[in-house]
Amino acid sequence: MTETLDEAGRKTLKAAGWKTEANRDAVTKIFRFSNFVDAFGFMTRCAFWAEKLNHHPEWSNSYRTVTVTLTTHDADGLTELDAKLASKMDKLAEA
Ligand SMILES: C[C@H](O)[C@H](O)[C@H]1CNC2=NC(N)=NC(=O)C2=N1
Repeated sequence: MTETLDEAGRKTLKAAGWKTEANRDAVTKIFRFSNFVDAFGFMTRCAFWAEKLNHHPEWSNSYRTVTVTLTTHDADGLTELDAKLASKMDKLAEA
């Protein structure tokens, strides 16, 4: 997976479920799990990877739903780090 341009010429990610935000260079995906423990387990596993990559999500959790927004604050937009973390999160959500 890599960064690509959408129809409007804005950076986005070519990966299932990640949608470009309307008003900023960021992508959001909503992950739904079977229950709260699975959702929180996913967040816990992601947290270790975020720390390892030194790249951190903006996210929220409500019961079994985790909403994740990725952007690179230092670059004020999407970078390869967002693509990397998105790919990792997609894999962790399946595990
Ligand atoms: C100092 C440290 O490297 C930076 O603040 C890192 C930490 N995690 C980060 N995470 C994200 N999403 N964007 C950043 O720009 C960022 N910067």
